[in-house]
Amino acid sequence: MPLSLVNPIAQDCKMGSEEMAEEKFLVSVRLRPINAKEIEKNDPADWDCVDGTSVVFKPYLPERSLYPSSYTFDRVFGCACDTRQVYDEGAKEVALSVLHGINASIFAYGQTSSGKTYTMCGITAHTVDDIYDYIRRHGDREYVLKFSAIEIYNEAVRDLLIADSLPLRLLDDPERGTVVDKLTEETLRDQWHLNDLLAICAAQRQVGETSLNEMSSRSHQILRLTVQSTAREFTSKDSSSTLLASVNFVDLAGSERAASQVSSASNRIKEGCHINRSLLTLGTVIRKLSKGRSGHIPFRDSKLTRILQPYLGGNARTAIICTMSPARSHIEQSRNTLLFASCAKQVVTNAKVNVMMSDKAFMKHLQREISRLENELRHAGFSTPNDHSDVLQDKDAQIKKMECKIKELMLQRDFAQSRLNDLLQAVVDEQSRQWEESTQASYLHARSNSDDTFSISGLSGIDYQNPQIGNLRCNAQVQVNKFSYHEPLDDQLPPSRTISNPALNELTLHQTKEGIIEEDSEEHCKEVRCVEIHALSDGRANEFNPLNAEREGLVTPTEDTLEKFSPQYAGCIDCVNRADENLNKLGADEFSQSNPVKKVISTRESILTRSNSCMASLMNNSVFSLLEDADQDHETTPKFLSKGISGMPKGVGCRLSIFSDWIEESKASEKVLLSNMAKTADVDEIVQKEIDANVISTEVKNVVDGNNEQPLFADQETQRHQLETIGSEEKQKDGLNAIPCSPESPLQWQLEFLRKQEEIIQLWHACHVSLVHRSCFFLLFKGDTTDSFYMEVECRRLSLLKNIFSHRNASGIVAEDGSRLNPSSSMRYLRQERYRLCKLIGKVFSPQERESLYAKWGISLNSKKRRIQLSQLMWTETDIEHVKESASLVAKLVGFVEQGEETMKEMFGLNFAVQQTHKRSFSWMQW
Ligand SMILES: Nc1ncnc2c1ncn2[C@@H]1O[C@H](COP(=O)(O)OP(=O)(O)OP(=O)(O)O)[C@@H](O)[C@H]1O
Repeated sequence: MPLSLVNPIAQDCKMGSEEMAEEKFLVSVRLRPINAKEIEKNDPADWDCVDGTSVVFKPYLPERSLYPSSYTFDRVFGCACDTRQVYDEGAKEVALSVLHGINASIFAYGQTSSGKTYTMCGITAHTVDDIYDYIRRHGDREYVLKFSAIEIYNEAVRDLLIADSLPLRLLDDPERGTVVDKLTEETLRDQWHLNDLLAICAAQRQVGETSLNEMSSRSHQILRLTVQSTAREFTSKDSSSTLLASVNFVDLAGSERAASQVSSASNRIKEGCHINRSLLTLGTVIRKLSKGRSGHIPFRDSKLTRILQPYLGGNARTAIICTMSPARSHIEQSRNTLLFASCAKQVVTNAKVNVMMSDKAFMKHLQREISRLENELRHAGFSTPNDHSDVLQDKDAQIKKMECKIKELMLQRDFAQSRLNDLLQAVVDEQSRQWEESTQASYLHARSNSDDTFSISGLSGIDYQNPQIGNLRCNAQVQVNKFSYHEPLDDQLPPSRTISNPALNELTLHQTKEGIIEEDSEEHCKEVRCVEIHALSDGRANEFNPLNAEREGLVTPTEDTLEKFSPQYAGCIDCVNRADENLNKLGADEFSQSNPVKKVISTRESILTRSNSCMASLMNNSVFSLLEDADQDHETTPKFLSKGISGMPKGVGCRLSIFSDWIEESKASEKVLLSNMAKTADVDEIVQKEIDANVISTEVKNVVDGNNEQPLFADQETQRHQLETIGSEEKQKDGLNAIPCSPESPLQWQLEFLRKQEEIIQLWHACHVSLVHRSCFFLLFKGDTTDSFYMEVECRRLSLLKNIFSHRNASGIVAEDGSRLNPSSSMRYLRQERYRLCKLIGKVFSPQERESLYAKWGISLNSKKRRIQLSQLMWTETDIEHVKESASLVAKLVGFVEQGEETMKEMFGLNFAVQQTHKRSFSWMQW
């Protein structure tokens, strides 16, 4: 009669099977008696078995020892226990499960010479005896026993029933799992037959002499006895009583310590490696199984575990007998064995009674199963509404629970966020405070050193003291968007004045008897970066103190501001807010007519609105001569710039001076540019783009709109005059060109500076700007907070230039000398400049210096035209290191030797500052 399955291990997937309760491995430990060699070596027995379940380490262990002194298992067998007892108590029940259709495995695990083979031989024999005894006693069933045997030697599978077996392959069968291909399976005639086969296996097995065991098993041996039993009564009618199961007797090769301790023979070492590796995998599998079946279990990492996979914690009952020597010399291996046993103790099996069926019986079984499921389904159908409502209620409860949890988590998150914000704010406040302190200190220092009515602080804050209108402090740095001043007590003067300047943002004049502004304007609060009010004139006005102001009811700080800012800063903010309304009341003209500060404003306005001029000067070597010419015009040069300013840092002075030069010169070149642009075909588009991008001045728009009909090559003075006129008209309008450079803190500014610097370098590159200009600019503006404005100006005008250059129909810019600047001409200028620098290399540097320079710049000393090569290399890259090197080299060539920032500033101060003659001399421009 055909049976549905042959492999009992896989039968549960198709056959009816009766599940047993989960159970764990049956783990026992057997101590062998100490052997002759160990006695000879006076190797004491450190282990003992007590109370049948514990094995103890006899020597004293300190309390904090890493190792336990006692291990407990299902059973432990001392030296005096014979194998029968071990079998009876540690293997029999599991082994004989095979008679009831349950797969079983008996493992012997332990170090070499610990008695595995000794134990397994006895257990196998006792099991065979008992099985045949059982068969004999159960004549109501017909038993068919089959036997197969393999060994895994050096990771090769051999058939132990065949002499000189070739290695066998392992196959993955979808139904039966891993099977050994072409493995002999003997159907046993009787017990004697089996005993013969067992003897053959023992004879076939690989053994070798090691230092610990004369007959050491060098392979893992798996003997499999398959028992099929069928109830004799129902054999012809119902095969459901056919049970099929296997029992495996697994005698593992012994784990070994260092090869030297086992054997020095090379084949023993190789065997030992294979043995230890496969045992390691077995240990890993057992360890992972002991933690459950989730996750990857590396059964396939060794042939041993691959073959035994179905029996390791699957559909099989398993007993493991861990053998160990009690000798002290094996303590390490003994502990490892006990550790393995401890893990194995946790592995859960899920054995089933494997019932074989004929096809007919199997069909019947399936039909029964189907009807059972249908019944269940019907039953489920009736109970659906209730079940569903229960489930829904459960789900609702879960959802509510989760919602509560989410709310709680969100609250926690918000709290954490607010804490974080507070901390960040505290950091920012601290930075602002330090910055303001340093600014004020710098300012006061400058003021104390100044004999003049004007002084410029370290951050370019300009204080103006006017006997008529009082004290004015203009923070000339771009960070400051508002100008404010205090008037001394003078009832004849209007209480406060405000000038709204579209380009410069706003200039605020404050006048109260207390020297504090009373109006408030929240709108501009955010714009305020730094406003300081100082009573300088005669001491009648108090130094502004927001706390005083608050006390006197002049400043009403809100809770927010008080929380958010330090009192001093908050006071400033309030003060400025109050100022804003006053500012709007005061006309620019009124102010400009009577107040020299207008010059400052006008200057700044010019800077802000005409910064896109001077482009031509960027493009050729005459950049500084243009500036110099522009400087000759004193009419529009602010006095505070054109006169020597006592106490003013030279670097600052030079910057302002440069700045004023740019302004003046820009008026001319911008006009030319605008006129020129107006004649290009797509000029509307260009200008509109620039206006949209807020980078072109309002004057540009006016020119393009036809509001200015200046000739293309109008002389510089006329242009300047006209631009001034335009500029004054534009003052009342909202400035399109306010340059938003207001670094809120030094840290922010540093980041912004680096970004701007990078942008400018790229633009220089794109516009083929003069190398001298680039070097000068790069070395001068190194990230002071006062640099922000200059960086912005440079950036904007380069952007404009780049846009013009990139426009295919734009005819470029007309330089002062009438030459036209476009991409090709600028490149020509650049070539000429490189040629001049090339000549200077020969003049400025000694041969030795040149050689080291060539080496530094990667120019072969054997190559020709090295100077030309060097001049061609400068400023060809945009990375900052290259730029630094290039700027430094150009500076040296033109005589501007970098000796630290201060020195450089000083030099620039000397060169740029308009002292007596208003004549600058750029030593490095005279080449
Ligand atoms: N419980 C025991 N009582 C008496 N002798 C034992 C006992 N256990 C082992 N022996 C003896 O110790 C020696 C080594 O035993 P065995 O070969 O079974 O060790 P093993 O663990 O299989 O070693 P290997 O892993 O090297 O094959 C044998 O001579 C064996 O007779």
